Amino acid sequence: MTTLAPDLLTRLDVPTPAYDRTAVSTGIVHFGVGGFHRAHQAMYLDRLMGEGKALDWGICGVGVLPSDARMAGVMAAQDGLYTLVLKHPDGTWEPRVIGSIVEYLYAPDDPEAVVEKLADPATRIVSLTVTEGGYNFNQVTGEFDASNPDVVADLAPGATPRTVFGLVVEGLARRRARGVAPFTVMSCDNIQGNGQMARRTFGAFARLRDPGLADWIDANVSFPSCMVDRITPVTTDDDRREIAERFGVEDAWPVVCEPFTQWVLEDRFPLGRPPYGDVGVQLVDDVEPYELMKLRLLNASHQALCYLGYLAGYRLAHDAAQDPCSRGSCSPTWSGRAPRRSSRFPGSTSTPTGTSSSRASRTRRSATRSPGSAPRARTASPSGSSP
Ligand SMILES: NC(=O)C1=CN([C@@H]2O[C@H](COP(=O)(O)OP(=O)(O)OC[C@H]3O[C@@H](n4cnc5c(N)ncnc54)[C@H](O)[C@@H]3O)[C@@H](O)[C@H]2O)C=CC1
Ligand SMILES: O=P(O)(O)OC[C@H]1O[C@](O)(CO)[C@@H](O)[C@@H]1O
Repeated sequence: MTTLAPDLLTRLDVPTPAYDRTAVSTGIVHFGVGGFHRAHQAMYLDRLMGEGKALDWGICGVGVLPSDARMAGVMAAQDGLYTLVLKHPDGTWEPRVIGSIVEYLYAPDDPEAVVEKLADPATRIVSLTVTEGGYNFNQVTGEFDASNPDVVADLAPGATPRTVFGLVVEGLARRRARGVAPFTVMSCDNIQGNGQMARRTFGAFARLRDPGLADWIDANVSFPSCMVDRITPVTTDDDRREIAERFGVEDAWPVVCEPFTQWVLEDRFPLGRPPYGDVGVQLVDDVEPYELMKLRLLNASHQALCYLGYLAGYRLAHDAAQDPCSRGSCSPTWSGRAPRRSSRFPGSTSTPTGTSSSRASRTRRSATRSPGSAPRARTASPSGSSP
């Protein structure tokens, strides 16, 4: 059994970063290093780095919540390394050690280090997967919730920032004061129009703090939207155990996910971006048609699968998906709604990976992961569907 650590990588019998991680410098600060970021954005960067590209776009992860202390500990112990395992429908597990996260800062311990990292001219993108709740907006009005006690505390004069809003806006304020151009804020959360949402919520916080700063952010900060797709359930102890057994890797926090992955990203990065297109990211002018495609095809199908599967007595999506009857319920959804690949999807030069030609097969795969062992695992309950 080999513990995941830089000096032990050569002993592992799984693919590991072939690039020199000591030569990777930070260009991206990421808030919310959980399962999804590590299965998706960090994986795309790792692929680029494996091709000798984007070595100045390493990731500095930031944890903001007390619950991130555990991730901080794992990141420190494993030097940011972790195992990403793709679970294939035939039972094959495909592991790879990812190396693109080269730093991690735990904000409650050292908020000043986080703010200075944000103010550093080398930081050109600040990305987010802080969950839908992390945007702190009122579900009914859509407005930023200025009454949140943490937000109130961050807005007090001379406050030490503790929220993602306090930290990011202080980082932007220092850049403005120092004449450094602002970074791009790239939300990768599952929210329709996630860029606009980030613009609205960070803008609202900035306006409450300093209207002049808010005007500067409004005029100068780019907030591209994107559509992200890769089902990544919470890592369980069984996953950890099985990864150790199958691959001889002792990893305190590996990530498991489906083989399918897609990222459609609006190409608005004034300070540049990694050459994402080289590893299958679709760079577009307007993400909306892709969001609608996902909502109407993928999410609607999952919903249909859940409702019908539930009525048929299933309680787990992957079980329902094995039933030809409930699985067949997805086909009309797709054939009736799937647009032809056409000018409705401009800029689409790359294709998602891990796909097969058949969408039915996608659902089989996506629904066969994580049999309800963790809170985020899909169940056949008809309640709740996120975009
Ligand atoms: N897991 C999945 O299958 C997919 C997830 N996503 C998006 O990614 C988001 C994160 O998912 P996971 O990484 O799986 O969750 P996770 O629970 O593993 O990680 C979430 C991270 O966000 C941080 N966070 C939560 N609330 C915060 C707040 N108020 N301020 C600052 N940080 C906060 C947490 O501390 C944690 O680091 C989802 O909510 C969704 O928007 C998108 C597609 C697929
Ligand atoms: O937020 P949840 O319920 O974990 O779902 C994660 C996401 O997985 C997807 O189905 C595929 O990425 C999204 O549409 C969904 O929102």
